[in-house]
Amino acid sequence: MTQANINQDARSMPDLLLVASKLSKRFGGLQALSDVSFSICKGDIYGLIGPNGAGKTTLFNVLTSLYVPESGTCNFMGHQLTRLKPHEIAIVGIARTFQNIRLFGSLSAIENVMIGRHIRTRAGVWGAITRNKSTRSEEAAVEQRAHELLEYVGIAHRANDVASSLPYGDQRRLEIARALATDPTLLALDEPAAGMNASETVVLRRLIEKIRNDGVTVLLIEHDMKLVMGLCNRVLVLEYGKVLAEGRPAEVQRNPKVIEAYLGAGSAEVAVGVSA
Ligand SMILES: Nc1ncnc2c1ncn2[C@@H]1O[C@H](COP(=O)(O)OP(=O)(O)OP(=O)(O)O)[C@@H](O)[C@H]1O
Repeated sequence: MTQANINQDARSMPDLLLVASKLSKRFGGLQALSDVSFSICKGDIYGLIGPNGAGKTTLFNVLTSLYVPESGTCNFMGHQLTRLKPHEIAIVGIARTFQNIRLFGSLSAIENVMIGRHIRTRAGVWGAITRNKSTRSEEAAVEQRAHELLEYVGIAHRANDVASSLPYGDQRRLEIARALATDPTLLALDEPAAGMNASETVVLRRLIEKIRNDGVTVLLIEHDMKLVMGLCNRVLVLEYGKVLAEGRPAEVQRNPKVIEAYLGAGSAEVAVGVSA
């Protein structure tokens, strides 16, 4: 029985949102992912952790079709993700943020969110050129929704500021607002707390919980172990591109293999992470 089968059996079938099975990705001679299998259920805040170079971002890139894996499948609500083009990922309901923030720096915060909303609008290029009545009303709705999303992530007062002028933490929240503008079913966040101070991280944690409580499933790469262990209900640990452990945070942080991977053999379990 494969690991994916085990995960499916252990967790309620109707709730499965994403099932990855034996995903492998190679860069030249480097095996970045080897037979990675896991599943995400609706309502999860699913953590993806592992030491530097473990393959976390590569896995994100495979899930969001930026990379084509050599082998393996990934089913998301009936869609085979490995067959989709990157722009189709948002259409099927997955949005992501990037480890290195990717905003349109010279555009305002609200314009950045409006761009994210564009995939859910009907107006084509012709509509944008002619700016007919229906296009104008659609644009007004897009702007309204973008305002709501800026408010939702707590930076509505920055709506007209140029994105590159925002403090780092606000830029991260703007990226989340832009991702949410696509109305995702699954939101994938690549190190959202990177560069944040302790109080910004607390605010971020509340935001991620709110997002999940409002019906969006979350996949999270994060190095902040306290955040991961306190926030996620399920954690996948990668090491050298392989699954080292998968399970509830309490199980994972007690797992001797995980402790060894992070800290070396014989280290105390407490150092792997504690619930916040
Ligand atoms: N485009 C690429 N070309 C060649 N090698 C790559 C590429 N992307 C990643 N790698 C290599 O694949 C391995 C996994 O990298 P990846 O960025 O997925 O790890 P990570 O777990 O996200 O690490 P970090 O926590 O440092 O971001 C590393 O050895 C990395 O150097």
